[in-house]
Amino acid sequence: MASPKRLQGLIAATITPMTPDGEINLSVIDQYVDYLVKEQGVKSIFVNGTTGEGLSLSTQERKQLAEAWVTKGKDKLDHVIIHVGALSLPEAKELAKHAAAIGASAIAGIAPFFLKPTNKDTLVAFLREVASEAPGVPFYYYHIPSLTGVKIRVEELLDGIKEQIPTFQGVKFSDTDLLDFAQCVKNNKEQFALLYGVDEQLLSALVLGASGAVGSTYNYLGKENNLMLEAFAKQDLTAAKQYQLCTGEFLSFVFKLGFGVAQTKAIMTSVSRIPMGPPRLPLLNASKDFIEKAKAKLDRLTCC
Ligand SMILES: CC(=O)N[C@@H]([C@@H](O)[C@H](O)[C@H](O)CO)[C@@H](O)CC(=O)C(=O)O
Repeated sequence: MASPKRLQGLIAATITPMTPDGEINLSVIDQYVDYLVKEQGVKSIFVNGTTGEGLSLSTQERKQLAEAWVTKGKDKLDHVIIHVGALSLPEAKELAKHAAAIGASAIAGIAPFFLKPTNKDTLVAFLREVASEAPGVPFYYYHIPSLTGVKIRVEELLDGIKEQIPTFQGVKFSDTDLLDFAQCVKNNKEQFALLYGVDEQLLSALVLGASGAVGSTYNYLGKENNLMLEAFAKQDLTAAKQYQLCTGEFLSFVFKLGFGVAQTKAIMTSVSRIPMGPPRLPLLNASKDFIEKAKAKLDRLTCC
């Protein structure tokens, strides 16, 4: 495997645009890429993850989306990471093979979460099978225990993983356990990209040594978060903290109203004016009241 360019900075967890009747809508992806790059300054994406309702899509839809993002992102995006995790090993392997064939920059996988791995060894065995379908493509573990229920500590998982999975390049760490995250950094910073996935706590993760971040809010708060990253790089912690508190003020507001993937879709539609469409069942559309209040709050937000 050629030495891959280390992942860093902001990575937007993309939304899956859908038509009003719930089909995936590939026709707006070109516009979406331009929006991220030009309006948000975000040049890397994570496709078919949680925000992208990846586990609610068919394998065929996931492949079509992966292809559209890779094709439309060519020469515009730095990294297109395709999430290939699935409950069924053959399905995850098929998606990994497909991502490699279409030229994805990297792939990522969650732990299977219905019949779950109960220890590190079975989790690594599952991930190894998936990664081996894409032997030339960097592989990332997607740790999101709040949704998978798989709570195997990442610190433990990373110990010796490169011998088991030669393409292993890092972790997308979507959890608030900063002790586990800190140990991952302490033991692996030189070797792996450690990408933090709880947007409202990114500054804390940067202080601990995060390489970058993957999240839903970088779709529409990319500018503000990029400014936070710049301030942090210049060691201006006062400014960095202001940006974190400012984006946090918005998130705290929407959390109280009820926030999730459906609400992210609605916010992105109203901010970017790209129609993201409805979420897929079991998720329901954000309410009109939520959309109005979230939009008004965003309009009043003055982070920059
Ligand atoms: C549970 C969840 O959806 N977490 C988001 C965060 O970006 C999250 O939306 C944000 O921190 C607000 O809570 C990401 O970690 C998920 C993500 O990156 C993905 O869509 O794959």
